Amino acid sequence: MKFREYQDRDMLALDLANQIAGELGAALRQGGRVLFAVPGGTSPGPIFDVLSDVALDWSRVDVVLTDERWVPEDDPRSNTALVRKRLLTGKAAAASLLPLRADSDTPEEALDALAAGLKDHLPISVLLLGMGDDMHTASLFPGADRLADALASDAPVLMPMRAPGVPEPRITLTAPVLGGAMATHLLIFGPAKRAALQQAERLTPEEAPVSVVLDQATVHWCD
Ligand SMILES: O=C1O[C@H](COP(=O)(O)O)[C@@H](O)[C@H](O)[C@H]1O
Repeated sequence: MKFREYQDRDMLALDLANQIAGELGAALRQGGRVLFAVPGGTSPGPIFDVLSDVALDWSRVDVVLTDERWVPEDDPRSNTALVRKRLLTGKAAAASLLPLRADSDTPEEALDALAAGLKDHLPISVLLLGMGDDMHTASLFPGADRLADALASDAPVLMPMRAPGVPEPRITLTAPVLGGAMATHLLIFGPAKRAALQQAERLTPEEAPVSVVLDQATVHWCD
């Protein structure tokens, strides 16, 4: 794991967005389409703001969330809504969003169709992940009902997930899909997440799911 500490959140957003843009640009120069996987939650908005204004051939970029909360898109917790508002705007409006949400009561009902729409676009060229204080990443939560299946090397591309204390069902990319990314960045803010990350390095993936990507990741942190 590489660890980068920044003076402030503005510096982090500028620098991380530049690194990601460089990696997307390099992947685009190889021809064809490029898959960019992004987190939801509270952390990535400022990085999206910078990236959305970068000149890239966004028309060849497919964007997918690392995970989604099974809520309608007009719900304030919708990760899809965040990506539409903060990333797929400006120059990046030309990118295509591969959906992780459909209009069904449960993720199980839409799983096969959503996975079919994603499979042909793999592997992920650039992966940006977030992490919770509980060491979850994407929707791989400690104690989640399907965590062991999602961590397995033969896990399907997408899995539904439910976890104690998490208010809604989730759908998530699984460990082999995250592990297959060509470039991986983990974005965390504040002392609690830094301490959690240090703890995760000593724990198993069942205890600390984020640990499955730490070997391959560059961690970006500031207070
Ligand atoms: O629920 C989620 O949480 C994580 C971390 O979010 P943050 O608000 O602590 O930055 C996020 O990476 C994930 O995509 C999201 O669904």
